[in-house]
Amino acid sequence: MVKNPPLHVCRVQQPQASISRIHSLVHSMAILALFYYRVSILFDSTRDKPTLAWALIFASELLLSFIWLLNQAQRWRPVSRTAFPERLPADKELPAIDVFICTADPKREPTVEVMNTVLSAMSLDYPPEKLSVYLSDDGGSSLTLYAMQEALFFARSWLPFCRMYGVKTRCPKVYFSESEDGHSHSQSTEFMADRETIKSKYELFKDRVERARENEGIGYTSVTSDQNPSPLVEVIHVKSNVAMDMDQAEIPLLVYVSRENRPTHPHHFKAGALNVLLRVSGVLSNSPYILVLDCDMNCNDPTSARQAMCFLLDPKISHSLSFVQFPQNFYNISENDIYDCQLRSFIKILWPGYDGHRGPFLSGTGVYIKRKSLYGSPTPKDIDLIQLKQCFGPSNEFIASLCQIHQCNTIGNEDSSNVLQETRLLASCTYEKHTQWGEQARFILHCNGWTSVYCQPSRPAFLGSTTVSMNDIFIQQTRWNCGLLQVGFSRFCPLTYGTLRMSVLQSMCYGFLAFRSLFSIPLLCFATIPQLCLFNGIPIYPKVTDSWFIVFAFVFVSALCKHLSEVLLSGGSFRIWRNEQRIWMLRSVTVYFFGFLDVAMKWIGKRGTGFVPTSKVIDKEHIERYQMGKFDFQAPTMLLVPLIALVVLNMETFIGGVGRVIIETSYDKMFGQIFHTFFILTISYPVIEGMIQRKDRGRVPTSVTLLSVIFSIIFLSLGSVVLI
Ligand SMILES: O=c1ccn([C@@H]2O[C@H](COP(=O)(O)OP(=O)(O)O[C@H]3O[C@H](CO)[C@@H](O)[C@H](O)[C@H]3O)[C@@H](O)[C@H]2O)c(=O)[nH]1
Ligand SMILES: [Mn+2]
Repeated sequence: MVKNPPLHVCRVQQPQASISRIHSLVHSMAILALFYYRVSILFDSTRDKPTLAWALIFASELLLSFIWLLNQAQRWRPVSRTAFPERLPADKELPAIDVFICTADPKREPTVEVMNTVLSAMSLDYPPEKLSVYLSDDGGSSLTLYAMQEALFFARSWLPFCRMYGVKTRCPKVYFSESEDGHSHSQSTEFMADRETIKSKYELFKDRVERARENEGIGYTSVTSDQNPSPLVEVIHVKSNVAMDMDQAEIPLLVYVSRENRPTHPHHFKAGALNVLLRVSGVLSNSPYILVLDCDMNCNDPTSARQAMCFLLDPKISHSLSFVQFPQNFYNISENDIYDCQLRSFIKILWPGYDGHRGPFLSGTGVYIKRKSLYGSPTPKDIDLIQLKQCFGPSNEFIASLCQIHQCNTIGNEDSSNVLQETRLLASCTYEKHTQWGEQARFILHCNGWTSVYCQPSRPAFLGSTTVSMNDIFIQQTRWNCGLLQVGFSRFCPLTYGTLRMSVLQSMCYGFLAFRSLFSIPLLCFATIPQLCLFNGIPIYPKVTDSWFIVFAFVFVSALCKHLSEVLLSGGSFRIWRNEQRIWMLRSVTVYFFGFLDVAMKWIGKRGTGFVPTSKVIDKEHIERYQMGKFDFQAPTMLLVPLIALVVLNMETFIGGVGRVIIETSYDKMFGQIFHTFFILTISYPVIEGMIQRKDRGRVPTSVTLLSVIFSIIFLSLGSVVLI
């Protein structure tokens, strides 16, 4: 018997793994030496030192080292994978896929863009009768519903066109904005004529939706009334089993879902929307695999489904494989990506790193999930109907769908009214009451024995737009960090709940993610305490002539060099390294800190965590500044003041400190702190420039600068009194 060639290969990334291991070892020895120095001085009563400042700096070093340690796990065994879709079985043997797309707000998420995502998913290179596309609309907007009908109309031309010419870019907006598709047909006159026809159809589709938006009547009215906010599930297109009408058979099932949303019921934002889609699709198509997409993430490579199947169908790993995660790539990243919007470390380091320990975490978009894994462990125990209902709620239809998970239902016309009736129950806001829906954290799949893989093909499988304005980045990343830290402090803490159920290295990976916001505490200390001490002439680092100074210098240089080597090895440049250093520092004292505050506020019951979707509306001014690599300080005063005040504090203490060193000639004692403050000021140069030099609208507002100066002076005076 001829052995089938493998559907995919996996290899450990060398030399990254070796460099990381050696570095971890050497760096940890230097850290231990540093601790020894701190402890010996702290408990040496003959040494004159500001005990509070020393203790705070030492605590910060301990916390920073702890997060560093967690961080090493994801660098231990990075892997990369390649899939061979051409080796998959014939189309008729492929399993069905449900695509879930979420949208929430037609004002922040332009409907035409959302439809582009829908169209790109409908035209995936996969048997259309095995594809079902669901759109969840938390905005409940009649515009979205109308646009879906228009999108279906356009899809009837778009899909055959893509298939006929093997179009690679199946998101119409992107396709028509590119000059060529790199296809041999691109020269033929027939192709050019067809392309023009389709282009005008796309323009027509866009115009219709735009006009509907401008027309108040159909614009933002709700699909449900205030008196009757019941859910709406509308099957826009039914795929027919019998290919009587060719046109019908070639378009996937298309469903619009607007779940019930009452202010009195928690609706769990996107997670709640996905749960509703899971149930509704369960009784409609019940495909064994699910692709989850954000409305701003279009399918850039139509073969992604087939690539995912190379893993999901591989008998060697499929038993426990829960999902295949693709990276989140964005098309609107500028060359000098000042805010690190491309999330380089996530895409190039974290995900491959997690993949080396039984799999990456779920990002929430661009992921193919095995439906069964969302319903229990890979080796489920027998449970009876009553238990099933306690877990999954009262719907008999849905429970039945669980039982036949490997078999696909199709909705026929005769029973569609009953099934649709059931979908409304499943999309109601009370359905989850007294059930286990929405109770678990996202790494629970791995705790239950499931694994995942990370697939990063050279052509990005999904491409999205990301936010490139400082204000939106503040909102978005505060939300991320708050959510992650909440898991860290919940009963699902990866370091406790996780270590009992996963490997130590895997729990460390998740621990890093959950506790990353805690970077804010040591970094806030490092941004203030050495500076206060410098200003008051108190040393907290060894003298530059002392041999212990080498330990501190080594830890600093070794951390920077490791980061630089990672950036360069992953194809980055020196500039990316500098940007990432800067943004890490700025993030630590802003979004990580706000995320931490959000969790603290939630604890004391002051506010619930919300999910404000980022704005996907193109704002020319913000984009221009981002493209030019100029920081954009058009953000709320509340968010800017802490950052600006810290930079001002560093400027004040640097000037004061250097003045003192010159007068007292205490150069060797204070060198460490002078360098420390100087480094911060160099890294924060764009902030200083925004305060002092810039005149454009993106500069730091004068009111913010003034307020920051006042705060920094108060802090400097109080701090000097308390610490010294
Ligand atoms: O109540 C809500 C709020 C949001 N969304 C949808 O959630 C998606 C993500 O929202 P977006 O504003 O684009 O957030 P991002 O910060 O860009 O999303 C990232 O961060 C989210 C977690 O904060 C993840 O869920 C996403 O997958 C990930 O791309 C969008 O499709 C929204 O329409 C809902 O469906 N309901
Ligand atoms: Mn997004």
